[in-house]
Amino acid sequence: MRAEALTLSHGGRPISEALSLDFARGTLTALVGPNGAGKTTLLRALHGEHPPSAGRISLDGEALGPANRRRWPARIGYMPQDSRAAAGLTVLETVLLGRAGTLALRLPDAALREAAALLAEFDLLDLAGRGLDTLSGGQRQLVFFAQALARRPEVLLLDEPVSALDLRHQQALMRTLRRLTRARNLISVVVLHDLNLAARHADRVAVLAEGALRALGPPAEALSAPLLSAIYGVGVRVLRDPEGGLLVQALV
Ligand SMILES: Nc1ncnc2c1ncn2[C@@H]1O[C@H](COP(=O)(O)OP(=O)(O)OP(=O)(O)O)[C@@H](O)[C@H]1O
Repeated sequence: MRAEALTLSHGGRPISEALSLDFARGTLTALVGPNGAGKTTLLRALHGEHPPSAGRISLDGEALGPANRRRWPARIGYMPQDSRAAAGLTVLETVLLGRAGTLALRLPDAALREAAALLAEFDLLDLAGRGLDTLSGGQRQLVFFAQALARRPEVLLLDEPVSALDLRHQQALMRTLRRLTRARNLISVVVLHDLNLAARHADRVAVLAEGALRALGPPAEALSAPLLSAIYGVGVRVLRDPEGGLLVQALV
């Protein structure tokens, strides 16, 4: 997936200009940067719901445009920041689901088995019969991650998918994401505020600030203390942990 010379705007005001970056298959890219940097806007543009005011987005050489905007999201598993709005269903599907109890929905056994395996992986099997609105924020976030995977997408665009998760589930989600990115050769882009999670799990980190790409590369290259201090406006120290990974600390 490729973004070339994108201008992204809100209400006619550009928030990103000349933004170019590539996302390769089998690669997990963490998109990091301060609040308001433009991460969500970029993800929504890649998903096809926020048309750029200039530039080009393409997947396997096919450019996103008016002709394919409606079918574009079919190849993508998208998880927005606000999981209350993340049902990923069309209006028609939502209405039809009102009859789910009486419709005798025909699902292939394999699809049910796959959904059950995803639920089991995230400790959700016991909750399968519960209403979504009765779940905790973190449980709901895991359900929507499972939903994004159940679509069997080629591209995963995840906007802060771990923001409501405890330590164990954060690691579980990121490990699963990394494993499936490799096993299914996915293009995975995940917005994270936790730079240590990005350092630990991502193949590459893209650092966005004020709409501009400030660094792109392996965590040890992209997450440099001077850059992070400059864009976040706090002192930052980057250390090597005993296993050779990175440890990013804000200085108080
Ligand atoms: N619907 C909108 N109308 C006008 N401005 C918007 C809109 N959505 C976002 N913006 C502005 O665009 C800029 C980028 O916002 P965006 O949500 O992409 O940032 P972000 O990096 O995802 O931030 P956060 O980490 O806080 O989620 C911000 O200045 C924001 O105020």
